[in-house]
Amino acid sequence: MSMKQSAVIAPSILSADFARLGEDTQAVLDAGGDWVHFDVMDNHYVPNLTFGPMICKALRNYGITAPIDVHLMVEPVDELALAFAGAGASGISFHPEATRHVDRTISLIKEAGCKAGVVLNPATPLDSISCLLGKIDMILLMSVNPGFGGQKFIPYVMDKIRQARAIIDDTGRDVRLQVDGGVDVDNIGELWEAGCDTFVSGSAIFGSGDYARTIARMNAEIDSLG
Ligand SMILES: O=C(CO)[C@H](O)[C@H](O)COP(=O)(O)O
Ligand SMILES: [Fe+2]
Repeated sequence: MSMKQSAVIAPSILSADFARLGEDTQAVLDAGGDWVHFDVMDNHYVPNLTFGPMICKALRNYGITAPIDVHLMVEPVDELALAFAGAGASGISFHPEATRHVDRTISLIKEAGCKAGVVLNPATPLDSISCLLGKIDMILLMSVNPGFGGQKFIPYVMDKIRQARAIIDDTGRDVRLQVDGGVDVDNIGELWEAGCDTFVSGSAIFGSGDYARTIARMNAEIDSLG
């Protein structure tokens, strides 16, 4: 039986207006976004630089109460993961190759009170995380190479999503399956059918001009498939 959970739309604030970050984050949540996807880039693990725990804390102080799901594209991981747990993160996902002891990193995140996820780049095989399926809360499959918003969805990831869904269902556990990169109104239905339940989308929402209409269209695509 499929363990797929209810659909979550997680707007990536990588594409928000950084000069008005609190206001723009609240706007996308008011427009129907479920979680805040918070892309942390360190100009080391990926060739780009974004924001750190202080900005996460600032969003909490501003009054953002929705789950903040932190996508760490940093190396090493542990110290920053703990800093984000202290800064109000709800979930923390990291790239396993960026930490020396993956199991320990997951334990640290969970002991700090956050959901823990692992992120696989497009070409990283699923069997690299087979030992972790009993322990993690989320698998995030990258459908672009990490580092930048606004890239095109890499088509071969669709098959990997189907395989990940089958593997998750075999465990009988509630493990969220997230997809990140190039998600838009036109492909979200196919992604839902392939087995994703959590949809990160940055440029398609923030670049659309009408956040509420775009998120409503995404949800309508999913609802039409049941
Ligand atoms: O992790 C990311 C990039 O590394 C972003 O979350 C992702 O690219 C979302 O942006 P878009 O929807 O514009 O592709
Ligand atoms: Fe991301």
